[in-house]
Amino acid sequence: QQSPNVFQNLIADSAHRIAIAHQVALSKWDSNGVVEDSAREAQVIQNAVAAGQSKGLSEASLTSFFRSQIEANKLVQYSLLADWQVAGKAPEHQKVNLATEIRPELDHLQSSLISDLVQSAEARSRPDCSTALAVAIHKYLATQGTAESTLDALALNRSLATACVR
Ligand SMILES: O=C(O)C(=O)C[C@]1(C(=O)O)C=C[C@@H](O)C=C1
Repeated sequence: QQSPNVFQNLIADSAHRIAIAHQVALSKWDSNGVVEDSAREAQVIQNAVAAGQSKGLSEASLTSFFRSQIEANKLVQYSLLADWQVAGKAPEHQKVNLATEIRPELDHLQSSLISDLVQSAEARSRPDCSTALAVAIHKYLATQGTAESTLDALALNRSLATACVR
């Protein structure tokens, strides 16, 4: 039986990364920038692999985990930007700079996520990982008062879709 809290930090930090995706979307709205930047994605993955391998995690698991985190981020951005296109405006917000503010924040969060992966490594390699993780996400959403069908809930599930090691 898994400790119910073994995925807690991994889930909370993934949710934080999704919260930052809202800021990324605002910065792209302001700059009229495109969502996908494949060079930056490659850099994110490369940094994660370097940092995670030095902590004993495999390249394959790091690559697939951070790909999912990035896919979730893009899901949020595409959805919000489409909403704002329809509305003709984004919500009131302070200007945020992608390169100098948001990406460094994502980089910082990346080291927490890697620690979370190390801490949950045993649980993530168990056959009951998918079930235990899905239940833990469900409970996390309930605790936060986030409805299952909201964009953030969908994105959270997407962000953790490859967290279990097969
Ligand atoms: O840095 C960006 O421009 C983002 O949109 C964030 C992010 C990510 O999740 O790290 C997502 C999509 C981009 O293709 C690159 C990176």
